[in-house]
Amino acid sequence: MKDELSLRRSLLYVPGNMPSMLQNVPLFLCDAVFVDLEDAVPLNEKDAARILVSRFVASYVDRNKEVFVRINALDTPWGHDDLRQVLPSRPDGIRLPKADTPEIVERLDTLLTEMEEELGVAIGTFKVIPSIESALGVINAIKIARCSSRVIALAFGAEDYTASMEIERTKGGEELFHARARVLWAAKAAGIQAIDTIFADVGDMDSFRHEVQLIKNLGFTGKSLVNPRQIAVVHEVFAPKQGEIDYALQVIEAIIRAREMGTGVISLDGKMVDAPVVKRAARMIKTAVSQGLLEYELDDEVIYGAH
Ligand SMILES: CC(C)(COP(=O)(O)OP(=O)(O)OC[C@H]1O[C@@H](n2cnc3c(N)ncnc32)[C@H](O)[C@@H]1OP(=O)(O)O)[C@@H](O)C(=O)NCCC(=O)NCCSC(=O)C[C@@](O)(CC(=O)O)C(=O)O
Ligand SMILES: [Mg+2]
Repeated sequence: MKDELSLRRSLLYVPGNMPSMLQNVPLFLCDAVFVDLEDAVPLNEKDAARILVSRFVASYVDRNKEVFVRINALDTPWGHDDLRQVLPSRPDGIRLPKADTPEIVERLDTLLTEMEEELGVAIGTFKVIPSIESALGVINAIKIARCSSRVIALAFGAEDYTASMEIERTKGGEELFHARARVLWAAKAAGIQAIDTIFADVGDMDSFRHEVQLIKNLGFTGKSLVNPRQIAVVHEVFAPKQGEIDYALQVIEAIIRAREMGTGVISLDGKMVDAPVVKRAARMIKTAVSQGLLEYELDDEVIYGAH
């Protein structure tokens, strides 16, 4: 898996035309920010926002989180200028909105390579997170996920997706089920991360928490956010619970015992433990370690020896 260890649970949008919001970015505890030049910025502020954002990114040198810039789509009057102006300030990458086809992402890849040559930085420095936000994007998701080694994650944008489908977005989210599944399959098949869409009602924390739990259970590795108050909820929901960590450790102990007995299957509290159970336990342990909740060195032999 590309870029496996980067934790990207909470990715906060910060409007690129709001200096008061940008100045607080270093204080937020999210894993990454999407500094936005697209839909949060009105048309008459696109040029000024581009300058503000490039100054902000260039000045944010002691970074404690990843910084992605969401540019305007490349087929708008602003997309190319956004790239030219912000890349010299060295963001970690670009979030590409309305990535409907692999060709659009390939075009961005070419432009990034040209800019990297111009700036004298290594080819591949700038990462890309394409946004799947339309029926066409959903259909092309797997090709988009695999079309460039810069693509480290697929993001889903439900606000534009529901607009493209000519439907309303509901709090239950039933209308998003197929699109979310397809984005997830594409990301998992490509070995990259999957980032769920924003939840716009920042006052309704109960429904937000419910949605975060849902998308975590489905397999998303993180969520785009619109408000700093949403960050802590994502981290709480995504943190492995003590009971889950303890059980994962018991599974590892059980499979070691099983191997000693010359078998790949064993019973733990009446439940079968076999290779896929061990893989899930290993994943839980790695997640706990990466979030500083556990110190443990996992032996790959234990995980893969089960085959
Ligand atoms: C939602 C709301 C208006 C609520 O305002 P409220 O005033 O009720 O917020 P409060 O909580 O009262 O703010 C308390 C304090 O936090 C500060 N503060 C708030 N938000 C902050 C923030 N984001 N960054 C830094 N600072 C922030 C604020 O300035 C105040 O600071 P201070 O005055 O000093 O106390 C506000 O949050 C906001 O503008 N959010 C960003 C909106 C945005 O970027 N939209 C575009 C991206 S989505 C999209 O495009 C959909 C998508 O494309 C893609 C996808 O899904 O991925 C699709 O198609 O689906
Ligand atoms: Mg959108």
